Amino acid sequence: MIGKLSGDERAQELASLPEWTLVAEPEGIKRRFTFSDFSEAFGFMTRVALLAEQANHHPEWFNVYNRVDITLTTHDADGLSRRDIDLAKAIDALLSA
Ligand SMILES: C[C@H](O)[C@H](O)[C@H]1CNC2=NC(N)=NC(=O)C2=N1
Repeated sequence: MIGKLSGDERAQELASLPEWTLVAEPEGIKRRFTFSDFSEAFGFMTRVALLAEQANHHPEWFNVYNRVDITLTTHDADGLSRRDIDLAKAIDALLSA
């Protein structure tokens, strides 16, 4: 059973994810990605989907045209867990891949 990060852990981990914003209700982290067109955005979403499946940890996301908003929260923990941090880092790594 995965647990929520403590306040200290959360602050420490978020320091390494400067592009992500802490959100509440549900507690999680959010980032907006903007691409050149829909095709680029959807290709990114496809790669994120494969990461999510590998991690068995899935994003809450919204896409319109070239914009993808991703929120990561852990439903089983009702808040932010290490799985969210790890997936956010893996997603950010796609941008430089
Ligand atoms: C049964 C399965 O392991 C769970 O439903 C997984 C799947 N993906 C998940 N994704 C997210 N974001 N939170 C979860 O708690 C979660 N749980």
